[in-house]
Amino acid sequence: MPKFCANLKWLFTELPFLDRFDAAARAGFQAVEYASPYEFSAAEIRGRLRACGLRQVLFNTPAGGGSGMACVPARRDEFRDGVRKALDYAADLDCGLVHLMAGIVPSDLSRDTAAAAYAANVAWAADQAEPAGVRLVLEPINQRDVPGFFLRTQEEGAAVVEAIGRERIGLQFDIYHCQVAQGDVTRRLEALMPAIAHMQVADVPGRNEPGTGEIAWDYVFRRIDELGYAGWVGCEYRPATETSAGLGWLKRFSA
Ligand SMILES: O=C(O)C(=O)[C@H](O)CO
Ligand SMILES: [Mg+2]
Repeated sequence: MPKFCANLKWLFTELPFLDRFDAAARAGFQAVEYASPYEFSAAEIRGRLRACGLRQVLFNTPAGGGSGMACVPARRDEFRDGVRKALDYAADLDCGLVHLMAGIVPSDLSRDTAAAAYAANVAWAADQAEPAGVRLVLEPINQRDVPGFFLRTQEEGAAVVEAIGRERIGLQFDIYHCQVAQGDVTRRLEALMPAIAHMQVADVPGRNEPGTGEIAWDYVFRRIDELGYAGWVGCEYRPATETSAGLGWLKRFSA
């Protein structure tokens, strides 16, 4: 079964952020991910990781007050500063994956212009990340949750990965977003597996624990194993009640 890591933006929110590390370790997780470390110093977070014996798997580039800005030409300098900041944190936290957030296409910008800015920004960021030993990941997000988000489908994300090179950049395949936006999850996993560097899960439609909605997780997790996926799967869901009370599914599916 896949290796699951706790997303501390979504799980253990009953506690202040820094206390969620200990809660995750106590619940049996060996690794964590979350969107933003930037409200705390890297040293503070590193201390929590070490004290709890946890590994940092992934975090995002600064969201810039929204969902990122990689597709927005007017925010190029801010984007670049954000990438530099993220790479500094990644070095301090010994984190090998950073999610480069694409952003929302401004209403007065054509999609072609946004696409050109995105391609240039991702290529620049990959050049920065490579010597730092960090692999960037790109995540398509469904339009119902984030209307106007630039990267809409798994195939759009995979095409950028192939253009830049799989060794430098990978696809962040969030099964929740795939099911909402496109469906046909396992066929897409089969087709895109070589490009996938990270996965995330939540059930549909409620974005709660696996097993609370329409996805057949026994089948999906079995196929992920059969396809030889060796990366982490982030638990990026909203607990239906309280985090610990909802972790039963994990015992069923964990290696
Ligand atoms: O929205 C999502 O699914 C994500 O994974 C983004 O990175 C937000 O944290
Ligand atoms: Mg996600």
